[in-house]
Amino acid sequence: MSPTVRLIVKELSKKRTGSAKQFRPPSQASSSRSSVCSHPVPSAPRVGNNSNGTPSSHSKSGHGGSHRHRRGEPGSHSTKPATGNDSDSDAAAEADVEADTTHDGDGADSVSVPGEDVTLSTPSDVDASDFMWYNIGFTVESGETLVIQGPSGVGKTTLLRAIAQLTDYDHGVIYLEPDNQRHGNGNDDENDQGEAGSGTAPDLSPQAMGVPQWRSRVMYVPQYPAIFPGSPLDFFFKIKQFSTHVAKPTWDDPVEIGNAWGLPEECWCSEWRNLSGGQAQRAALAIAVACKPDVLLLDEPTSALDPTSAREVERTLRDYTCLWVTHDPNQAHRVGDRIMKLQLDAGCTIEPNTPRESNASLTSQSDL
Ligand SMILES: Nc1ncnc2c1ncn2[C@@H]1O[C@H](COP(=O)(O)OP(=O)(O)OP(=O)(O)O)[C@@H](O)[C@H]1O
Repeated sequence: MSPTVRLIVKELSKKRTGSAKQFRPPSQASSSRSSVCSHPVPSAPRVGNNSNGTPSSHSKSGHGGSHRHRRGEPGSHSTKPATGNDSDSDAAAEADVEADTTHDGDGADSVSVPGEDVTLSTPSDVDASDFMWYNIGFTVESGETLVIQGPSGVGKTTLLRAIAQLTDYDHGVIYLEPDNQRHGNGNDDENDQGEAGSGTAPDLSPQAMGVPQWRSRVMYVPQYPAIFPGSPLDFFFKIKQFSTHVAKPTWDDPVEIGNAWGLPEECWCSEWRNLSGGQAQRAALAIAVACKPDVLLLDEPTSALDPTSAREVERTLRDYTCLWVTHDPNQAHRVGDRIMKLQLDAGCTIEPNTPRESNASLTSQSDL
């Protein structure tokens, strides 16, 4: 893990679609704002929509304009319980290239808060109920764990998937430092990672598909590992063959990592579908950790584990740079350096956590 790596998210917005749109809470929009970080909620009146359904561009920060954007992803990802024909099938070894989308960038006036890395957005003429999250900005520093919390359906998983380049977003920029390549929507051509078909042979590299190079240094672990053919060990070997990963000099041993978490060794050669939820979850996490990622995107990584196993996993993961979704407030305070709370009105707050617990207390049985 690079000591200087930072995951940077700027002005990220995602519109709700169809029936997923939720109610607009009444007036408490700004009353619960953290003094450390505030993310004012965009409010009515609604902005007029373009013919393609995206809000009209009115940004003063220069992110307007149409941007053709493609993305694909080699890696592990899933957000829902897997099924045999789940199009969201995660941890797939093949690239998952999503449909092309056209976006009109949109954004409110925004400034960086001195001493903070959170974007402070001036409310603009946008209807918050149109958005899952709006103009979110934050930086995850090396070795830090930023916990993401919020009510069910607020968009936590979707945010992780957006950062993992697995789902569409309407505006924003995401990148990893150090890295000279950025990636985002509603931005300019500097984000383009390559042009398929520019030579005589089509360029099918992830970068040509719109996947930023940094993505190979970020591992996304879904809450429910998808069911794939073969065993976890098969999957690990397949990941190692990915073109984006072959340059990695070393790998850790996922079996050894799993051992530390009480995962029986025979699980590694069992079919995924024959593993229990907790076994599959630990196998997926162990594979992600074995890839020596710069950043881990974790969606309720211990939700299927017993408390003892969960603490062992927490103890390992605390050494990594993580974005960590959890509903468990106790876990949030155990593992998080800061806690980001997404709100149903498309806003968010980020609060510092009290110092994380020591490794010793993470394994304490007292509050299991
Ligand atoms: N594939 C999809 N198609 C359409 N809407 C979706 C899809 N997946 C999620 N949604 C909707 O997007 C919204 C956010 O879902 P998401 O899974 O990100 O929420 P969450 O905060 O992670 O919820 P939970 O805590 O219950 O896991 C929800 O309203 C959900 O219904």
